[in-house]
Formats: sequence, C-alpha cells, structure tokens
Amino acid sequence: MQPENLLHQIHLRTQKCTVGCPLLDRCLGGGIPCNSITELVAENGTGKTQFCLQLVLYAQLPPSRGGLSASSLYIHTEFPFPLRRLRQLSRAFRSSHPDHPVADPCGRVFVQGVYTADELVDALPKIELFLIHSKSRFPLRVIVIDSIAALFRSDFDNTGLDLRRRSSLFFKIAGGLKSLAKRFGLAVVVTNQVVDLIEGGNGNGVRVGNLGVLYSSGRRVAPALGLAWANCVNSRLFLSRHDDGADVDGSCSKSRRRISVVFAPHLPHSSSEFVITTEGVFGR
Ligand SMILES: Nc1ncnc2c1ncn2[C@@H]1O[C@H](COP(=O)(O)OP(=O)(O)OP(=O)(O)O)[C@@H](O)[C@H]1O
Repeated sequence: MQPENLLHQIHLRTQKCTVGCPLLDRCLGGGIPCNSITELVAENGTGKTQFCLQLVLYAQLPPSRGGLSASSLYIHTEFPFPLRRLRQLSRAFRSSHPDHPVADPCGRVFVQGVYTADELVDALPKIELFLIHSKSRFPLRVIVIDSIAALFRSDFDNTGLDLRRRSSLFFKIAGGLKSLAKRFGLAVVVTNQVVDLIEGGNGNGVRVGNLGVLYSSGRRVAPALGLAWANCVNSRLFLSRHDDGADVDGSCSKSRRRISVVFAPHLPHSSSEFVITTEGVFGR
C-alpha cells in the first residue's frame, strides 16, 4: 500500500456533517469531520455562533442528506445563550426541510452553560456517561463549545505557574474531547477569539498552518490561546470580516465575510465568501 492510498482511505472513512450549505460543505470537503476537533476562530461578530447554531440543526438530517441523524450538545460559556436566534434558524430549517420528522428541531439540541475551565473538565465524565447510556433515535454526535477562549480570559495571570496550569487544562480538555470524539464518532467544534497583533511585529514568530498572516476588519490578528492550544485542535478554520462601509442611508455597514482553512489533516487550503441572513449562513 502506498502512503497516498492510506490517506485516501482515511479521508473516505471519516464521516462529515453538513454545515447547512452545499457551497460551504464543498469548501470544507463535505462538512465538519467526525472523530476530531474543529476550531472556528474569528473576531467578535463574524459568525462563529451562527455557524455552530446552523450545524446543530443540520446534524439532525439523515446521512443521505449530509447530516448524522444526531442530537447535539451546545456548551455555551458566555451568557446568554442565543435561544431566539436558534428558534429563528430552526424555523428556516423546518421550511427548507418540510419532510423532517422532528416537529421541533430545537428539542434535539441540549444546551449547557459552563463558565470555567475546571467546570468543563468536570463535565467531561458526565458527557461520557450520557453518551454511554443514551439510547436515543437521535444519538448525541455533535458537541459545540462556544467559546473555549472565554473560559481562559480571566482567572489566569501571566506568571509561569499560571501559564503551566493553563496549558495543562488545554491538554486535559482537548485530550478528553478527542477521546470522546474517537470513541463515539463525534464532531467536536470549538470557537476561539482573536487578539490584535502589533503592526511590524511577527507575533510569536511561529507560522501555524497555510495562512502566513490573518487579517480581519483591516487588522492583523492571531488566534487567542496561543501555540499550546493550536496543537490541541485537529483543524482550524478562520472566519474574517471586511467592512465595505456604510449603506446609502448611512444606517448600517455591510460586511464581506470569508471562511478559510488554516490547517486540516484532510484538506488543502481553500476558502469561500459567506453571508449571514435571517435564514442562516450561506456560501457564495
Ligand atoms: N437574525 C439575523 N439576521 C441576519 N444576520 C444576523 C442575524 N443574527 C445575527 N446575524 C449576524 O451575525 C453576526 C453575529 O454573529 P455571531 O454572533 O455568530 O458572531 P461571533 O463570531 O460568534 O461573535 P462573538 O465572538 O461575539 O460571539 C451579526 O453581526 C449579524 O451580522
């Protein structure tokens, strides 16, 4: 067997979950892969949460339509959970899939608030028990953590001790999630924020993935949580935003949004523009 055949087989065997748009699925090689952790990284308001909300609804579709016939667990780390938006997307999902057998798709999304990294570590064995004992027609196959960065924003100082404690928590959380993902065939998605990089500097001097530099809203940015966390995720997708200026009536500004593959074991570099509408997130 040649190495490239092996890679081809792994790629074919990994089930993917549609993100709810054929153009975006194509850019992502079929959707969000199971058995691994995918990170969405972007500045505030770019659409990370919109992607995740759409994913947990579309995961309910059968595999013949790109889904996993699955329920999802949405762990939110910032208050409040966007329930109204989930309901709005759910209505759009229902009208585009009138034959979907579930009357209320929101009922297949379990929502849990977790507000510290230690709480998340404590939640992992409970999620494992739930996965072991769940006998649902729609088994839990998607876990979203929105956002992982928020768990590490406070409570940690810039001392050696705290940095070690932080890295150790990264590895505990990512190790636990990866093990669950592999054992139960889960698609795990985590969102991460960005920090501004000082113009002229080269960040931490380490290039991670296909894109040398990341720009959003005209600013050079880098994923929050740094290199230790970058090594914890399998795939990283970067969502960027570029404002085109104010509308004619001056009421609001239009944003062009783009999703790009920074690194992924199963994908070359690719990218797609996308828009967010009342009905959801769509590539174009
Ligand atoms: N009902 C809606 N109709 C159209 N666009 C919407 C709607 N709700 C949200 N949006 C768009 O989604 C954007 C917010 O996206 P989202 O909350 O996913 O950002 P985010 O990247 O998760 O930000 P944060 O890091 O602050 O959570 C809004 O700026 C708006 O453009």
